[in-house]
Amino acid sequence: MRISIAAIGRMKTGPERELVARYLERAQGAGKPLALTGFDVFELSESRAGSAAARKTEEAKAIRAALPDGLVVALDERGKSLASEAFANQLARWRDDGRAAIGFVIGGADGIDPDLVRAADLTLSFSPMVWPHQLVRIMLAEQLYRATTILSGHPYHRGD
Ligand SMILES: C[S@@+](CC[C@H](N)C(=O)[O-])C[C@H]1O[C@@H](n2cnc3c(N)ncnc32)[C@H](O)[C@@H]1O
Repeated sequence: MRISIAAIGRMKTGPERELVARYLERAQGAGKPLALTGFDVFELSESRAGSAAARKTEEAKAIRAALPDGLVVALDERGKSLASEAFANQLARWRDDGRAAIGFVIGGADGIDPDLVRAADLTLSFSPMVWPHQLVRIMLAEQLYRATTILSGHPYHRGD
């Protein structure tokens, strides 16, 4: 099962970008024997349309075009909160159901188009607080890596 992240907004070269790359590289290594592959990032430009609604519509179009056909997980503070083990188990269930791909969507400054959020297979929250998209990308990359270590029994995750 191929895992991708579609993110609106650029992440400058520097420590944040390096951290995402490092976690995703580790996830790739640990994910391979688990049939979890890909871990690509599609970085999409913020729309310059005149209204927030128009920007989100345009960004949603770019997100749909970038992601491979498959499940969509929208990152949104109003979404469902999952423990790391539950997140890892959800990924494993989708893989075992024969799903080919999952696309994780991180919005830009305006958030994600509501139609895309409604249509998503899961809306995932990292707390009710709003985080900058760069931090959300880092946290998601880390949780994807952590999920691969939970599923493979690697000591990185020391749960109860
Ligand atoms: C700066 S936030 C946008 C906030 C926007 N004003 C809104 O109402 O959604 C940028 C993106 O980061 C992600 N994000 C921010 N906080 C989050 C959280 N607590 N949980 C999950 N994703 C979050 C969402 O994908 C959001 O679209």
